[in-house]
Amino acid sequence: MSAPATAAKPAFRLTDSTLRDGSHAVAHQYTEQQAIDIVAGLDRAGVPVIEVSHGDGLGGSSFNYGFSGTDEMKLISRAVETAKQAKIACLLLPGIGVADDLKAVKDAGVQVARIATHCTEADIAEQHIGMAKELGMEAVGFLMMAHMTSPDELLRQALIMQESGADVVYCVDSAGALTTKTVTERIETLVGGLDVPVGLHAHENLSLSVANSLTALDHGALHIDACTGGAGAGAGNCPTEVFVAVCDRMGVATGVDTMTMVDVAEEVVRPAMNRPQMVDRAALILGYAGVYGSFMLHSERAAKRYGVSQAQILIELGKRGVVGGQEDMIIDVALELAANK
Ligand SMILES: CC[C@H](O)CC(=O)C(=O)O
Ligand SMILES: [Mn+2]
Repeated sequence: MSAPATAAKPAFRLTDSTLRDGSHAVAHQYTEQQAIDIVAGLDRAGVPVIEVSHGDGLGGSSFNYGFSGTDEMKLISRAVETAKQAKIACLLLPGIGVADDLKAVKDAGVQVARIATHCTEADIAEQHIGMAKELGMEAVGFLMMAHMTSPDELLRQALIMQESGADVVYCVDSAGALTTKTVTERIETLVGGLDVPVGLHAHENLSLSVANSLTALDHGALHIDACTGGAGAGAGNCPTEVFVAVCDRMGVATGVDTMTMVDVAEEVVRPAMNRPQMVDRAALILGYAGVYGSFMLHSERAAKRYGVSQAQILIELGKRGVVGGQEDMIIDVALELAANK
């Protein structure tokens, strides 16, 4: 009898971000009990890394990004207490989160610091990656909106993160705009040019998150992000339970028990979601126009408030090349569209 998929050495390391990226889907309103239940389920399934923070990273709870329902430090503490085998990770965008946030989460038991910047701004992560290493944490560089730059430029930025001490560097498809071809070009270039392992963080806006993640593995990625139930910004992320099921079928060892993951998605995560994750009009346009996934709920609110089309707002934001941190532009564009009606 062949060994169960979970017994073989995993071909990659899975990071489940339901309690961070998935937080966008619930407007950052997770409760402590939900954090406990989700971590308990993922930990039982064998997920090795679980990310917990405000959707926009540490310190994200604000007027600009949306206030958290529960202080993220409480969610993080519950996660650390609950996990028996999984490491707990946090995301930090320099400027939204600050050095003291990193120290606080380290003291709370977080082992992995994921430091995120726009794909052409890796230099602003140098200090935080260095600090994570000084604190004895694993440091992961996270290059967001990776569709907006060329593979060679992405490598140049990734090298800055590697030189700063990053243990892993991710290509992050924040807009769900990458295809199997453009993932291949980026992952091949990163794997060929870096000494550290490479990861992919995929979104589902073009219904390609599972295919793109498999493509990344085929081209040498060793880290994959996913969210249970496909939770996450925009159309959501690569669904953890689907990805591990597909990997099982393809003979790719994940270290995660597929049926436990399927149960956690159905019985724990989906009931916590406010609405189903799907590739609806707004989500598809995000991917098609290359707009930051976390702009989805903000643009929905602006469209309602100013009586304009959400699709038009997103298309205009895509044309202007707006990036994370420019959430105020959503209102500007909505106001302009309303004035020109
Ligand atoms: C920090 C916001 C953002 O959600 C990070 C991320 O997951 C992405 O860029 O896809
Ligand atoms: Mn994301």
